[in-house]
Amino acid sequence: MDPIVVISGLDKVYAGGHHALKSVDLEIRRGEIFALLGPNGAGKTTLIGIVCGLVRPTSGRVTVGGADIRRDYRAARSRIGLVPQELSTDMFSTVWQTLVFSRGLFGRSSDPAKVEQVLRDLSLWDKRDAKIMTLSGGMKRRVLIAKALVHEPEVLFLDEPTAGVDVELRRDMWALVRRLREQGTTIILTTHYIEEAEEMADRIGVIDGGEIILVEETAALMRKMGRTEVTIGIAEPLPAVPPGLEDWAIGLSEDGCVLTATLGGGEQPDDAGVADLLKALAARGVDARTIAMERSSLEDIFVDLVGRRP
Ligand SMILES: Nc1ncnc2c1ncn2[C@@H]1O[C@H](COP(=O)(O)OP(=O)(O)OP(=O)(O)O)[C@@H](O)[C@H]1O
Repeated sequence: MDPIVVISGLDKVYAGGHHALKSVDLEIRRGEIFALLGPNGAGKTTLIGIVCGLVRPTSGRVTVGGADIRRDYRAARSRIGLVPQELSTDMFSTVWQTLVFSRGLFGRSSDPAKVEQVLRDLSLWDKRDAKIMTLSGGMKRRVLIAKALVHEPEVLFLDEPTAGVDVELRRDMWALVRRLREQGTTIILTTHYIEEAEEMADRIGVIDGGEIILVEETAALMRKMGRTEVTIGIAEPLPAVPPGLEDWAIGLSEDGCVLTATLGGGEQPDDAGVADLLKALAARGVDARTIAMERSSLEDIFVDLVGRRP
């Protein structure tokens, strides 16, 4: 699939000397949902800021839809919608005025029907004449998203979109993200809620200490790095783990009634591993009564990845 955002050799050293990004190379595919994960201070906001033309890189290059973000800023920026963490809009404007202004800012022709659609999509239609300052926090967040979408960007950046939002807004937001993706919008998000990334993202990138340490399809990442802990309750206590089961690294509880094994870390789905294990036990006359499986989450994988680094 052709990339819509191409980041190459990106470096950022802040005025105080902090090296926030180190030779970052990254391609975002057109139409995907890409989640950028990383611990605090990893460089996520810096990276998004550079791609959106808000932060000047020390060196390297970014193109959006082929347009260079520095040499051809207007063309590149008009393809991007950015939902920042905080609202910096004129508090005295109405919701409607804010959106109309935002659309014009990116050189789009006036289109009241489009503005109405965006407002309706975000359940803001009833609030169109309200001044921003009179809105609740959740409504202000909705305005931020509407503002980012009203010029019909090809790429939408969501920086911590669900931090501190209520359940309803979170649900609406993800429904909207799915709809946008279906319409062909590319979505790049950062989040501290790793389970959301696991559920939503087509691909995951992990950044740590200013370096991209991993980029992988979410499903492949879960398969390759995920583990399944299997706990098997057996009918008759065993004196020891039956021989010939070395491949599974099985543990036996002190009372001989519970076997435990860790599966995964390969290309084979864990379910197949569990079936093979049960067959191997049955062949050795071990009668399994109960089976419990616990899969590692993306969160476990993430903590493991970042924690292993010096
Ligand atoms: N304007 C600035 N001047 C100097 N240093 C900065 C500036 N902005 C960010 N930094 C530093 O650069 C590093 C990366 O910051 P950045 O905000 O990109 O991280 P982040 O991954 O977005 O973190 P968080 O998850 O906490 O938002 C941090 O160590 C931060 O202190």
